[in-house]
Amino acid sequence: MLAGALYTRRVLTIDQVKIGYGDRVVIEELSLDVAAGEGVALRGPNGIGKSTVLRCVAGLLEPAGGAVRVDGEPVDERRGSFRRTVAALLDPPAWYPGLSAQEHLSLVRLANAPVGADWFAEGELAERLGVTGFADAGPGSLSSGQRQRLALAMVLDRPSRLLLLDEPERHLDREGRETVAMLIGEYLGRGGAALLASHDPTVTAGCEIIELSTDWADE
Ligand SMILES: Nc1ncnc2c1ncn2[C@@H]1O[C@H](COP(=O)(O)OP(=O)(O)OP(=O)(O)O)[C@@H](O)[C@H]1O
Repeated sequence: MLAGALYTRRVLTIDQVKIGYGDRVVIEELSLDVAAGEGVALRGPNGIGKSTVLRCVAGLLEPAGGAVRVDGEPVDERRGSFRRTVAALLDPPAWYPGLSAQEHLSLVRLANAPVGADWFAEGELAERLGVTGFADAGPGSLSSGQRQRLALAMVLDRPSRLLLLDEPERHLDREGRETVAMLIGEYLGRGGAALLASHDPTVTAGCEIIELSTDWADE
């Protein structure tokens, strides 16, 4: 069955990856796979390297060893197919001065047109994440939680198959975290794969948890 085949396909492979900054090694050796329909959450103490792994998968940081592959191809931000596959919310996005929250969302929609009928409908994410309540305001005049809601709506509005989220629960209230968990579940239900760094049990409820610790490299 097509759906069955879809759900067993590996989207992300991290193979014995070593990552660091200059001479300082942060991740000694990490291997994991994320299949279509699967969510994986990295957990571990502050500074252990969760964001570092996400940056490497997003192509923002070159591994010092091992390999990261998306759809079997090495990570390469310059490749159009890679950019169309991966949607990442790692650091706060760069906001366009003078554009409202709604205009940010419209830009994302426009840049990815035509968006297929199998994706979130236009305006759906704004509604569900509560962006409609501050649609006409510029990001500069929003609260941290409102900005996070807008950033999440923007990253999910872009059709993709690998979602990278660094602490998506940041600044969100309980209802916001529950909405994010539901949206991630729907993303996975559409055959997407997700890699998260998160400490929040609500957000990671549907994910396999991988605990990073200082002694994992010795296992
Ligand atoms: N740009 C950088 N240059 C040098 N070292 C860095 C840089 N970014 C992070 N580090 C170091 O790499 C290590 C891992 O950082 P990282 O941000 O990946 O941790 P984390 O697990 O995501 O932490 P947190 O839970 O606090 O977000 C830390 O010791 C940090 O000091």
